Amino acid sequence: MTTHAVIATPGAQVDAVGIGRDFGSVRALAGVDLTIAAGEIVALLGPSGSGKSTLLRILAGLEQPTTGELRFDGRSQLGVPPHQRDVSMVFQHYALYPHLSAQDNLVLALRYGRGMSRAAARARADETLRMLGIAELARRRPAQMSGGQRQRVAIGRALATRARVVLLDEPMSGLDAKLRVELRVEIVDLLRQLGTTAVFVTHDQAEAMAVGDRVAVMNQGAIEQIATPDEIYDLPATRFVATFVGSPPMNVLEGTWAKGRLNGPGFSVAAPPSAVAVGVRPEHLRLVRAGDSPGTSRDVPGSSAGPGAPAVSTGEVTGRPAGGAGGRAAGEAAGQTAGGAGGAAGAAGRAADRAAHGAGPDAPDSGLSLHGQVVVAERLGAERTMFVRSAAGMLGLRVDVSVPVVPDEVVTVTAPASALLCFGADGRSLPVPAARQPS
Ligand SMILES: Nc1ncnc2c1ncn2[C@@H]1O[C@H](COP(=O)(O)OP(=O)(O)OP(=O)(O)O)[C@@H](O)[C@H]1O
Repeated sequence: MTTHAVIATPGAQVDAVGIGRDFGSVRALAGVDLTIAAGEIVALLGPSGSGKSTLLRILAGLEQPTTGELRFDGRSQLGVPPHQRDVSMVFQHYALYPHLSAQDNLVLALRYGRGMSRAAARARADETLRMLGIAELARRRPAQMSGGQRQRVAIGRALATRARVVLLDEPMSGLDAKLRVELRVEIVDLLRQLGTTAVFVTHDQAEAMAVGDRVAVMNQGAIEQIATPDEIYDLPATRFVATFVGSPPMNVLEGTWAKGRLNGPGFSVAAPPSAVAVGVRPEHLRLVRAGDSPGTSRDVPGSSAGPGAPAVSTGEVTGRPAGGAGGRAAGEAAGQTAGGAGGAAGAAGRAADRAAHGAGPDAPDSGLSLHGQVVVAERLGAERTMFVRSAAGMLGLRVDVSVPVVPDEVVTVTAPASALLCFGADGRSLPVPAARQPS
């Protein structure tokens, strides 16, 4: 994309108040409140069927709400047909006229949507195609373009009209991963230059977090949380948000609260009353091997056995739980058959026994500590995602690629109290200390 000075059109403030929509017995939206500031980009993120498209279509005027009010800059939009709302829309499947060139697709929208003269519409169309770096496509018809080029033209058509609200419904879902990243950077850059208010629907969390000034996470027709990407990630309001956003998702361990602690299989952490589960992000978990000095999993390289070293480093933890009731219990908890490489029951059995029945070594600050067994690690760029099976469930960790991965190794996984987030029975997060701010 080339940078050109463009005339910004201030976006409209959008107020959706108590928007509900029923389709027969299906409640697609259950009282959505959403205020979007002028010029703000909000990403609507949620699983299939959560109501994202229905909300977007109501903003566009393509769908009427069953209940609620919708205002643009304070003016009610209920009953206002789509073409009289100051909105433009980008669909997943381009919706370009196949018999018209890129330029004429834009010209048509400007002439009939905006009542511009042919000359003015041409000038605006050419300016927009230049902004999107596709001036050379002006004379081509959609069939003569790649998918990415077609979608650029469709975005150009939506932006050319300088509508004060732009609605994008999964605009990049038909494109390959590399192109999606390129195009989303360009779209955000253009929307910011133009000052347009934008609502961007996606079920791709990375896209939502990259594009949105704020992200609205939807679930079952309601917005569970609307906040900046940092807040959504660091301080999720609900267990649903915590586990929907993040890859791998936040680890959530169930327990029973008593006397200031949440106790679960193999762990015990300090927790506020009414906690029923504790969550921790994969990057906050530390991997500790016997003989390691505790450090974050990213710090661990070099502190323990290197690649190719035997599974046993030092101390009492060996590779595979072996023999004895404890070893079997942990082996079963880990989906493994007890017995095998380690041979004697002894120390490995004791470590495995703790994994199955007791808390791990005391964490210095009442944080999390539990034993588990390495299952697998997946390479992801500069890091690996490692999965460790514990009595409390499968744990996902982010580790540096230089951390040796030894399948079946019994390890300890810890996290400081400051990295833990507790959830109540209603799925809501319980208050965290004021000192904990989003990164
Ligand atoms: N025209 C319709 N008639 C009946 N039910 C509908 C209609 N449109 C949507 N729904 C239902 O409303 C709910 C919300 O659908 P919606 O398309 O808004 O979800 P979504 O979050 O956009 O999903 P997706 O990501 O799959 O597009 C779903 O249960 C859907 O089946």
